[in-house]
Order: sequence, then C-alpha cells, then structure tokens
Amino acid sequence: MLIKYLFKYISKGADRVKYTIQKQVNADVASSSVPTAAHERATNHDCRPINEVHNYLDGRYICPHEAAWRILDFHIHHRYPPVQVLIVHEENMQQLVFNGDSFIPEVLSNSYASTTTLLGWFESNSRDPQVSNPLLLWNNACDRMKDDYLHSLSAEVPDKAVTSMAGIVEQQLLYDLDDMLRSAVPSKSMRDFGLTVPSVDVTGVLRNRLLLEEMSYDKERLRKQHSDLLPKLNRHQRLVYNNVVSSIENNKQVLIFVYGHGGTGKTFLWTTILSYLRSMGKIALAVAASGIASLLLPSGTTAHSRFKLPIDLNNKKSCDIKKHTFLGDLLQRTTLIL
Ligand SMILES: Nc1ncnc2c1ncn2[C@@H]1O[C@H](COP(=O)(O)OP(=O)(O)OP(=O)(O)O)[C@@H](O)[C@H]1O
Repeated sequence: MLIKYLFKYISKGADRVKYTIQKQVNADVASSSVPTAAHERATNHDCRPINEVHNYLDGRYICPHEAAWRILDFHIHHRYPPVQVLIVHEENMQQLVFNGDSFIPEVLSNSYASTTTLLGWFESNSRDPQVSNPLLLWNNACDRMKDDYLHSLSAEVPDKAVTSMAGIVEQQLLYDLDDMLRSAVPSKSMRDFGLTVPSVDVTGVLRNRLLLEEMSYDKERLRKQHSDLLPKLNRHQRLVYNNVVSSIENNKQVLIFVYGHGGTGKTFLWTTILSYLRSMGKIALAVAASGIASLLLPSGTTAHSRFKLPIDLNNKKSCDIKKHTFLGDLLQRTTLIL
C-alpha cells in the first residue's frame, strides 16, 4: 500500500498556482490600504469574469513522466484479479436504504433499491457462459486451482517433485469441489455437470504423508537414470532384474534372495530396479538392516523404522501395523520391498 501511495503521489504532477498582474482601474479604491467589503466589491466589479475551466486547462502542467504514462495508456493503479466485496444475505433479507417520508410498498417494489452486489453477481453469473457451464469453467480454471494444492503439497514434502502428483491433485480437487457442492445442495453432484468424481481411495493418497513421499518422485529423472543404468547391468544382475520385472508384470508374488560379496554390484542393481518402478509411479520401498546401509539406497530407511519392527524380537512378537493406518495403506499399495 505504501508503494502504491508513493507512486500515486509522485505521478500526480506538480502543484501549481496561477496569478495575473492587472492595472487597477479605480484609483480611489486602489489608494485605500484597508480592505473593506466595498473595496472587494469594486475590485470584483472591475475584473473580467473568471473562467475557471479555461484557467485550469491553461495552467495545467503535465510533467514528462506523467505525459509518457498517459500516452502509453498505463493504468495509474490496478489490481488483478479484481476483488469485489459481496454483501451476503439470505433471500429477500437484504438491507434497504430509503428516506423517512418514503412510502414502504413503493420502496419494496423498487427493484433498483433492493439490488445488492450479491444479487448483481448472481445475475452476471447467469449471463456468463463460462460460469453457467461448470465443465467449461473447470477446463479453464483447473490448472490455476491445482497450483494452490501443489503449493501446499510442496511445503509438506519439500524434497520431492510434487509436480509429478498433478494427476492425483486434480482428482483431489474434483473430490473437494464435489464435497462442497453436496454440502450446499445435497441433491447435486459433479456428475450432473459432466465431471467425474474420484473415489475416496484415490484422494486418500494426499492425506497420507507416507504415500505422498513414495509417490512424488521426479519420474522424468528416474526414467533417465533407468535408461542409463539398464544397459550397464552384467549378466547376473540382468538375470535378477528380469526376474523381478517379469514377476511384477505378471502380478506374481515372489521372494527373491540376492547375495554377493562386497562390491559385486548389489546396490547398483537395486538402484536400477528402484528407478524402473518409481519412474512408473509404482511404490517400491527400500529398506536395510542398519542406518548406514540404508543411506546407500535411494530413499532408503531402516527396516525397523519402516515396518515398526520390535527391538527385542522373539516368536511371539509381531510388527505393530494396523490395517487402516497410513502405514497399513502404504504397504497395501506397495509393489516391491527391497
Ligand atoms: N554393471 C555395472 N556397471 C558399472 N558399474 C558397476 C556395475 N555394477 C556395479 N558397479 C560399480 O561397482 C561398484 C560397487 O558396486 P555396488 O556398490 O553396487 O556393490 P555392492 O555389492 O552393493 O557392495 P557392498 O556389498 O559393499 O555394498 C560401484 O561403484 C558401482 O557403481
């Protein structure tokens, strides 16, 4: 506001006065040094009538920057998008302003007096093809609305590429809009306007931080990494890779044990498999027995923290994972545990 004020102040132009020096016609009055009412009347009588409009135009001074501003037709100030405060009211409960001597039935029948910004807005919406057609409005405004969601997401998972979540965010947005619509008009749904409403299952991803973290990888980067690593795999690595990929593609549950001496390329193989699955949006959890070992895996964690393994393991103990929890949901959607 301060900048706006200063800008307007600077560009409003210089202050100015206009004065003229005239010869006094009435010598007697001129000799009188004390200003009296008679004196002023005489002076006014002798002077020519003052044309204020003419004087204003004559004396108007436009400084160079103001001239340039006006020639280029810039706005002195503007706000985008425009904001208009709506006087919200219940139907036929708007305030009316009228004179004390007005006839009440007349006031009530005067449609101009009873119009409010809210009614004007409804009226304008009914004439605007975009607003009266929700599908068109959605197509035009979807990207801008998604920006808001993506912005809050990026604050939640700062180290991840949330733009890769745009598809899910769009579903969440539709779901929230449908929720709002149904809370206002229970009989209506987004489906009535040609929009599909996602299931709670899809939108659950955004509420589950663990899922969010596992689904917001930079897929483009991973795709590139995978295409770099894959041709480098040696025969043994390739065998394991093919085995893992084919069992995932055939939806077959398998338990594969890979072993090898230090430095034989196990981590290299894990990285290739992880980049393949994560670049396709699948969930692959990378865990290791120790914190140090987990650091070598891309987005790896310890098995104890990921699966809530008890520290003192014996036959009677189990992992404390409930079905309808964030972790339970994550595990149900997981394609590979490595
Ligand atoms: N197919 C390959 N092509 C090129 N470099 C490879 C390949 N496989 C492994 N390497 C390289 O060999 C080195 C050791 O590999 P890696 O760290 O994967 O072994 P590791 O079996 O995980 O070792 P450790 O058990 O000690 O953790 C790394 O620098 C890795 O980049």
